[in-house]
Amino acid sequence: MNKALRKAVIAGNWKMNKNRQEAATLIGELKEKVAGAGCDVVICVPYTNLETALSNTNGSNIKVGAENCHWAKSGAFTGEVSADMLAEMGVQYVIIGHSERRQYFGETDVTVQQRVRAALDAGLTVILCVGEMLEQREQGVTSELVAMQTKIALGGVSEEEMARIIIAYEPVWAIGTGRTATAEQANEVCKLIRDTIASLYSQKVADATTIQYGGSMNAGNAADLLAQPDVDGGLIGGASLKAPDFAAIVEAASK
Ligand SMILES: O=C(CO)COP(=O)(O)O
Repeated sequence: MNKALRKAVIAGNWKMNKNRQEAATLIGELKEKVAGAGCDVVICVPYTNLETALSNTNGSNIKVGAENCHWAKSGAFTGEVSADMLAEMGVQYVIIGHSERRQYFGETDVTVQQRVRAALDAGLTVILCVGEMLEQREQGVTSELVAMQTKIALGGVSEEEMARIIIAYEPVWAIGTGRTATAEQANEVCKLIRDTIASLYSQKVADATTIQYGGSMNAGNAADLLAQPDVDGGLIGGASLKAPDFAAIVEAASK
């Protein structure tokens, strides 16, 4: 309905992939292919590739993000990286609350909320991930769960700050499995997230918020998913590691 109010955002999540040479090669290929994109293009890369990504995308329309950040500004947190450190480098985006962080690294809704706060304070744009596990979908609790994840993560986020929040609906059962949610399933939950934002803020804020789908999105299914009224973009894992595949999704979002 109000899709025209929002800019589509296609973001790649490289996860723990690509050494520096591979990163430079991929970005080189991608830059040419997405130069005329009619949507925002972001690549979220491992910390070790941030410098390469920032220098190699300089002057292009590709923006750079990290895959996580800590909630503290600095301190005794071995192995962690703060939002301020990312912002100082020139990083503009950060993924927070990815299901792999929740599943394998003990991330909770509370720590997700704290990381969102730190990222916003540092001036970053957040790609906040929410989504249900297969058992939760089978138990019929998807709506309650996703609404709760969204509400807790946005606790303390002001209406003005919502302009720097992107939400990615990523059903855990669709991530890296080749099993994509149907366009209708994706839209249903993206709409639920939008309604949750409307209840927390206003319909105007909800209509202006970009909500992505993520989970086995590829060149073949992107157009169908992105045509849905409440799906404003994609968070892409596997298909973001190959320039032609990622570029094809960017093209689908540009129409
Ligand atoms: O987790 C994802 C993006 O954050 C999705 O990964 P895949 O596209 O590989 O399923």
